[in-house]
Parts: sequence; structure tokens; C-alpha cells
Amino acid sequence: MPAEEKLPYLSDDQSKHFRVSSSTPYDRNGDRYWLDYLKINCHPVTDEHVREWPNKPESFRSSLAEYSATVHELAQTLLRLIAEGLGLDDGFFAGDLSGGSTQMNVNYYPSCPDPSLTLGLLPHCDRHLLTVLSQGDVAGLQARHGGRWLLVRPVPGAFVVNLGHQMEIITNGLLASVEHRAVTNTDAARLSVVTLIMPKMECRIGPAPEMVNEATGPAKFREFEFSEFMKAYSAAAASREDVLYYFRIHQ
Ligand SMILES: O=C(O)CCC(=O)C(=O)O
Ligand SMILES: [Fe+2]
Repeated sequence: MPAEEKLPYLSDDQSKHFRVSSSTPYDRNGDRYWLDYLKINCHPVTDEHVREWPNKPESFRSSLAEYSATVHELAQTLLRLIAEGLGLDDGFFAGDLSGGSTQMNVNYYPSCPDPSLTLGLLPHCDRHLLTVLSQGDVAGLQARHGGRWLLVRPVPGAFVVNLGHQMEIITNGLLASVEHRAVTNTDAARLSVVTLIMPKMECRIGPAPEMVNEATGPAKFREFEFSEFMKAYSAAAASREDVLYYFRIHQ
């Protein structure tokens, strides 16, 4: 799309169903990041959403609706399997825990003359329940493990699945949300398409009683409404421990 056709979508207004912006949605001391992104509300697909989506190229709206529905189905299958693996009812995550308005982030990291000076995306854990991420064939996603950043190598045709903060809280810490970030490189631009499976805003969240057991110990988090978590996440600029501080039970 030429720049003048993209311009009307440039916005930081979070209520928009389709918008383009730059750098980062979270302000950490005014730092800037090497990123342009699209944020799209894409599930459930409503007329109100679709009216705000671009209609160029012609197939854009129908392709987006189809992709989003397919990824959503995949996510529901994964959630059923996770629930079974945890010994929970297989519909445990269906309904309000995963039924919020789904958002898609399309992140575009242009090639960067000096990747040592900035990141593409700051270190964070995802704020929702589950993430289904497609990263094409250019590497850049890194996950923190044992104090080191490990590259998540692209596998052709495969999705990366991240567990969000809510999964960690519901499982009382058993399935931890992995901190991750995106780095840039000098040679190639990188694109990631990230579908976020969200709880409903009014959904009550806390460790599931079945998950407070000998293996996980006493409840590590208090109960809260998901909308409260979203506010805390923005206030803490997505920093893992700063966000979780608000919700941990401090012994
Ligand atoms: O670009 C990536 O691989 C990471 C994107 C990401 O973590 C996000 O959008 O939450
Ligand atoms: Fe993320």
C-alpha cells in the first residue's frame, strides 16, 4: 500500500479496530524501538470491525477473516489439550477465559543499520492467555531462559505458541509465561503475525482451585478482574515483574 493510503490508519487510539503505529505501545522512559506495527481487532469478526479494515487489496478482508478464524480454532484445540494435560476439564479455558475480543499484531521490523543501539520489541511477557505467532523465515524472536536470551529459530510453516501471564496465574505458576523480545538485523526486514487469545475484560481470574496443590504450593496470586490486569500492564510498561507485583500474594 502506498504511504498516502496507509496514512488514515495511523493512530494511537486503542479503541480503533485497525490502526498503524510505530516504536512500541508501552512507554519505558521514552525509549524508541525499531518497529512499525498494525493492531487489528479480528475475532469475533463483526460488521463494525470489518468496516474499519482496509479493502485494498480486494481480498484483504476475506483473507484476514479466514486466517483469524483458523488460528482461533487452532488455539481452542491447543487450550483443550493443555487443559487435559493439566488434569482439568477439557473445556476449562473455553468461554470467558479465551472468549474476549481477539487482537492481532502485525509487527514489521525494518532492517536496522546498527542493531546494537535498539531492540525491535522490548522484553515482556504477553498479557493475555495464549499467543499464536508466525515469524516467517527471518530470525529475531528471543526467549529468556536461565538468565540468557535464546534465539527462537524460525521453522518453515510452524507457529510459535507462547503462554501469556494469565496461563501462569491460572496454573499457579506451573506453566510459566516466558519473557521474550525481538531483535533486529542489518540484512533483512522481519515480519511477525501475532494472534492474541484474550479473556473477556470482565472475566474473574486467579489460580484455579485444582491448580493449588502439593506441586504448586499455596496460591501465589490473588483473584482479579482481567480489565484490572490490562491497566496494571500498561502502567508497568509490560515489565514482567513490575506487572506481576500487583497480583502476587506477598507472604
Ligand atoms: O516479533 C516477534 O517475534 C515477537 C512479537 C511479540 O512478542 C508480540 O507481538 O507480543
Ligand atoms: Fe509478545
